[in-house]
Amino acid sequence: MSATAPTYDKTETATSASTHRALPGQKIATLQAVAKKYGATTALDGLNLSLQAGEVVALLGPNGAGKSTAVRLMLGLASPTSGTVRIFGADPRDAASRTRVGAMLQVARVTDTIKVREHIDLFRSYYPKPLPVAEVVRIAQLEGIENKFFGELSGGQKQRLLFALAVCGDPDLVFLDEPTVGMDIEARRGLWQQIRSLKEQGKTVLLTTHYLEEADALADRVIVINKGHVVSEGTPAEIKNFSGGRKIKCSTILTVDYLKALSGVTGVERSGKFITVTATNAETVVRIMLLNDEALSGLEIASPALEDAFLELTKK
Ligand SMILES: Nc1ncnc2c1ncn2[C@@H]1O[C@H](COP(=O)(O)OP(=O)(O)OP(=O)(O)O)[C@@H](O)[C@H]1O
Repeated sequence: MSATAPTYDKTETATSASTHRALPGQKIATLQAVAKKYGATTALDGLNLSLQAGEVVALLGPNGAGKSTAVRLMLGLASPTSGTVRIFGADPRDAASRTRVGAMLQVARVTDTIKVREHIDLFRSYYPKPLPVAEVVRIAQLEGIENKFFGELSGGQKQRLLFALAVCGDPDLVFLDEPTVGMDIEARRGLWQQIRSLKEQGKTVLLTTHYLEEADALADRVIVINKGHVVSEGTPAEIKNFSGGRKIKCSTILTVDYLKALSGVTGVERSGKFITVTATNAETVVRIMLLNDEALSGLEIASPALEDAFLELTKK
């Protein structure tokens, strides 16, 4: 891709970077044909994606796929080498659009020697209509630790404070980069609830995560990127269809070669006495297996997992 000067088109009229709330479904963030190079490394290579008002989008991809770079561009923390980035119809560095955005980044620069409450006050001061402190503390489950220094917090507590800083300005668009890393299961479920609540309030959330269960539980739409461009996008159910079908696990005398030859079978793996058959027509395949092996036992059939689709989509 040839490198052209980055453009930040300010003429889009769908939404202006004013305080008007975007209508559900309206595009509020777009990356068009975006390339980003760091020296010889191409982090993004013709990336096209958009976020619509009111949706939770999970951006998935293997390590180094370009997820954080895409988020950094949308936050105006870096400029594209070529292509167009717009947030609320404006340059992401535009002051009016920045006050409508909140972010929780993986490598957040937060001072250790400032107290939780002081961090919240500081971040609230950046926004025109911040949430009341008590509400921020409640949402991020920080009750009882408001007077602790950031440096004294556990990993999970630090994550919760970073979430508080992302939402304290009551932003319309929230970027959450690996938000639940280091959280125990209870804290993770608590944060999921808060993400659902953001959506209920009509806000847009872009989530990057390596926990595919998290994407499955929260996202209206999943965008899978690999090597700097989109390889697939759709609802979690649509993405799962790329997995090759449901998994049939059992103990059987039928051979791998026999099973591979059956119509609709997309994969067969043997592990000890168990065999796992992936098939697009699981019922038909199970019927054939039972007819041909009366001693077949330990039968389990699992729905396609997002993880299987993810591995399939990003294996190249
Ligand atoms: N500041 C930088 N300088 C040089 N190379 C960079 C920089 N930031 C990212 N890269 C490179 O760009 C590519 C994409 O990185 P990025 O952090 O966007 O990926 P990611 O999908 O977020 O990965 P991860 O899941 O590991 O966080 C990688 O090859 C990375 O090494």
